[in-house]
Amino acid sequence: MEKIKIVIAGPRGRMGTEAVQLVESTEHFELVGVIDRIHDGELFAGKDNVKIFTDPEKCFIETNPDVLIDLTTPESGKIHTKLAIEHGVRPVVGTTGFSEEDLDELSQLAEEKGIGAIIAPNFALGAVLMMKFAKMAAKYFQDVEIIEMHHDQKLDAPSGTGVKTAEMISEIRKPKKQGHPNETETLSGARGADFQGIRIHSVRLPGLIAHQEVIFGGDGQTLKIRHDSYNRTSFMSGVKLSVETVMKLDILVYGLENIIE
Ligand SMILES: NC(=O)c1ccc[n+]([C@@H]2O[C@H](COP(=O)([O-])OP(=O)(O)OC[C@H]3O[C@@H](n4cnc5c(N)ncnc54)[C@H](O)[C@@H]3O)[C@@H](O)[C@H]2O)c1
Ligand SMILES: O=C(O)C1=N[C@H](C(=O)O)CCC1
Repeated sequence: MEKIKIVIAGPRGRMGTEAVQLVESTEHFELVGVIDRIHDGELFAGKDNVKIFTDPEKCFIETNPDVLIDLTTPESGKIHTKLAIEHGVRPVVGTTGFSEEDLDELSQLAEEKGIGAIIAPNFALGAVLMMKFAKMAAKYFQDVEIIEMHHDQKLDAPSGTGVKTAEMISEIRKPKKQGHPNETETLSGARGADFQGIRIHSVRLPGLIAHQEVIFGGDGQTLKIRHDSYNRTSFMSGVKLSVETVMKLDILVYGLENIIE
């Protein structure tokens, strides 16, 4: 089997470090370069044949990869993804914080170029199931709030998973303003972010990794659907599946729920 040639952007980050290990331990994956903010031109972690590039375009031209795995920041992630598609490199993007407009623009670009791309706010299989189960429950419960909890180094709020969950629920749930019609916030932000009437509450604390609870309320009952990632290895089977799947795609897919059975 021919190896899938991979470039990783953000290889020294919390997720990037895990992704480097995944690529190196997978027989049919090959790390051909990394995109970092520093150490341009040096060898990455002393590895033969794996050069560090601070310029993503130069990296794509020199290393000719099949796939880019991006695990950086919202701002850099968007630039890298766009450049990858333009250079015929299939992006697998875990970076969160993309707006609806960003996703539309990238999706259109991928379609124009006929290039596969995957943007997944959460690579953990359990989190994908949590979102799917929440969408199922939304048929029976109209009232729902999302509490997403992450480590305190996270840049974006609400989390990509929180927003994706609200989007999936909204595909089923009829629009509704929840709570008392006359409710007011005596402290701004008390009721959380509002996604089509669904409230998303963001908790940021040291000690946490990535956790989410979706709470549905009905007559005399609540239903809680919860997922916890206790380490970042939990995301790697989803990264592996995405790299394998993106090779067979010619459009952009947003969310792992669209590629698992
Ligand atoms: N989809 C998922 O399952 C999942 C899981 C965890 C984290 N994330 C997302 O992944 C992203 C990274 O998370 P993290 O915890 O690893 O963050 P991190 O801060 O530990 O790592 C980010 C890395 O990106 C590097 N970076 C920033 N700008 C860059 C640029 N222009 N070029 C090259 N490198 C650049 C930084 O130097 C850093 O090493 C975040 O957006 C986070 O929300 C997604
Ligand atoms: O650590 C993070 O940052 C994570 N972000 C994702 C999100 O925004 O949904 C989920 C996994 C961890």
